[in-house]
Amino acid sequence: MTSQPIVSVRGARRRYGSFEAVRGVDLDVHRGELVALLGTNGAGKTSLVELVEGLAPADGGEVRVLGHDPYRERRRIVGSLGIMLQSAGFSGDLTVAETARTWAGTLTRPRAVDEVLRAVDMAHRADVRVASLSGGEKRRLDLALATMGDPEVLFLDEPTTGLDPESRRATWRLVQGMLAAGTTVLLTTHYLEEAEQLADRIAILQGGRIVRSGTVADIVAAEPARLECVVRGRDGGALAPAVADLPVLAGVVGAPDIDHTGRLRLRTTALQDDLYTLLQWADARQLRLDDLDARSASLEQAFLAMDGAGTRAVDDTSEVAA
Ligand SMILES: Nc1ncnc2c1ncn2[C@@H]1O[C@H](COP(=O)(O)OP(=O)(O)OP(=O)(O)O)[C@@H](O)[C@H]1O
Repeated sequence: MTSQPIVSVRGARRRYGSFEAVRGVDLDVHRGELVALLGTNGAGKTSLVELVEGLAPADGGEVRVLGHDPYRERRRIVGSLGIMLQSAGFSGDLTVAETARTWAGTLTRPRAVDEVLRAVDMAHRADVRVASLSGGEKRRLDLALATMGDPEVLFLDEPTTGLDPESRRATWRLVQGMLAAGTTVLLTTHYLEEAEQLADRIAILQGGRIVRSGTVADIVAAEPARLECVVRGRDGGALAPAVADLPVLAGVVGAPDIDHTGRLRLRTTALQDDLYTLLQWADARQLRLDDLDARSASLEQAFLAMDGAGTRAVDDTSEVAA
């Protein structure tokens, strides 16, 4: 892309006392693009996003949104921004509709309150006090307010945390609609499926630095694919060939694993070639490869391999898959 990025971050730093939470980050988000920031708890996502939102000044480097410093020139761009923070500070005493009308009063060209509440499936809760909403409903109200001004740039900090799978997908559709209309979005999320669904590009933060960025395909390409099957003889009985009996598989990472039931598991950087070799080998020996499962790495596997810290990284992906 050659156009000026809508969000441009160069060498950004942010400190809390002597602790540096953002350590020299470069990041661009172009018009109509969604970039997802991923990272474990404490990686620095919110600290970075707050710089871009203009909620805090950078302690080093340069941050530009729509060509302006979002902290020092906030007034010039604030009308073009939609911000959904991790937790919004609504008054619990107001109803949903009153909250939305109050918010609309702060915007230059707000969309109609009814329309915005319908878009997040909250119209039926218009007369309910905010204090009585569920966590997921509060998230949907946050999203309604963030999108009410038809922002040019939308910042979404963990927008679907606490939402059930159906509401999460409804949120994705809403964001996709805004992207199609040209909105530029910077998203932080712990849900890797969300990043896979929505992001044009992903940036993975670790210890305040971006350690990997690119499309999902770029990121998973660096991780070996997996191949698994059960080796059986012609009569259907499981065979457990010795590893030495297997053909030479050029891309295999580490040693293939075969257990006593004939189940073969391996990881390879050359899935197509190694699968072809294995099928030819089985054919020549009149073997069957049952339960054959060959697949590229998922974003989750790539993320966990990168993080090296196991489950801390993706606390809730199973919930998304439900
Ligand atoms: N106000 C603060 N004062 C001191 N340290 C802070 C402050 N806010 C954040 N930190 C520290 O900065 C680091 C980055 O925090 P940040 O909230 O940006 O991470 P995050 O990636 O958004 O995490 P999460 O996924 O849990 O929201 C953490 O070590 C955190 O403890």
